[in-house]
Amino acid sequence: MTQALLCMSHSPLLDHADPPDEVKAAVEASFEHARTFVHDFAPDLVVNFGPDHFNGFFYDLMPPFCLGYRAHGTGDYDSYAGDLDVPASRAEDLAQFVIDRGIDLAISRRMEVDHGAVQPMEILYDGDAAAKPVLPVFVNSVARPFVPMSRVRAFGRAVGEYFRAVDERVLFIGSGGLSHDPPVPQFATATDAQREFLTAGRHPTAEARAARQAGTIETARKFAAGEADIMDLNPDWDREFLAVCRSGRVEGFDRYTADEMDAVAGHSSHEVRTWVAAYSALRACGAYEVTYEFYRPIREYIAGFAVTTAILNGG
Ligand SMILES: O=C(O)CCc1cccc(O)c1O
Ligand SMILES: [Fe+2]
Repeated sequence: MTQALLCMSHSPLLDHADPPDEVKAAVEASFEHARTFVHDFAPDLVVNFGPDHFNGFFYDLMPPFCLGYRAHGTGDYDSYAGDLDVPASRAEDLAQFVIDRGIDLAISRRMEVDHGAVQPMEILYDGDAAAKPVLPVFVNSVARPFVPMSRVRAFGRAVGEYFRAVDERVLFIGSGGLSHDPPVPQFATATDAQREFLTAGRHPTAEARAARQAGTIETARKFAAGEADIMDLNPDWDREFLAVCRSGRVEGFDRYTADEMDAVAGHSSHEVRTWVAAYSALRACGAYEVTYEFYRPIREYIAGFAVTTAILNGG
C-alpha cells in the first residue's frame, strides 16, 4: 500500500535542439535523479496522466479526461511507437470506481498517446514506454473548453482514492508544463485548413507530420535566439506553481483559471493539469512531501522545465 509521484515537463525538442552544455547537463542530472527515485521505488503499476497535442485526440470528440483500456504510441517526434502494457481489467475497474464518485470519465478501448504522454516513461526506462504496466490517462491540456481546475483536482482525487487501499506500489506520473507557448494552433484563431486538422487530423501523412515537426524545431531555434513571436516563458509563474505543489495543499490549484493562464503563462501551460491530477491523486492517498525539485526556464526546449518527486509522509 504505497504510492509515489513523479511530475516532469516534456519537450519533443530534447533531441532536436542544442542548449548550452551546462543546461543539458543540468537537465540530464534531473533525469538521472528521477530514474534513481523511480527505480528505488520500484512501482508495480504506473498511472500516467498525460496531455495530447492533436495526435490522439481531436475536436471530433474531445473529452476532458479519458482512460485508455488499451493504448498505442503515435511515434510523433520519434517518440515511442508501440503498444503500452495496459492491464485492461484494472482499467475497467478504475473507470467504474471513478464514475461511481461522480466524475464523468471517458474511456477508450483504442487510445493513441503522443510524445507528451510517453516521454517520462521513455526517460525512465531507456526508451521503453512498455517497460511497466501503465494506466494511461489523457487529461485535456490544449483544446478549449477546459473544465475548472477544481474538477481536475476532484478527478485526480478519485483516482487516488482507488489506489489508497490497494496493496501495490503505484507511481503517479504527470507530464507537461510549466509555462510555455509552442506553436500549436488554437481553434479560435486557426485557418480553415488548421481547423480541419484540429478536428480530424488523425494519422497525418509522413509529409504533414514532418512539416509540423520542422515548424516546431524552427520556432524553438528562433525563440532561443530571441526572434520567435510566441509568448515568453514565465519563471515567476512557474515558481509559484511549484510552491503550490510543494505546499501539499492541492486546493491551492483551484485558483488557476484558463484565461489567466493563457494570458500570463502561454497556451500550453494548461499541461500542468496533468500535474494537478497527479498531485491530487497522491494527496488522496495521504499527506505528502516533495523530495526533489528541479527547475530551469529553457527556451531551446520551449519549456519552463521542471522535475519533481514526492512521497507520502513517513513513506
Ligand atoms: O507540436 C507539438 O505537438 C508541441 C510540441 C511541444 C513543444 C514544446 C513543449 C511541449 O510541451 C510540446 O509538447
Ligand atoms: Fe507538450
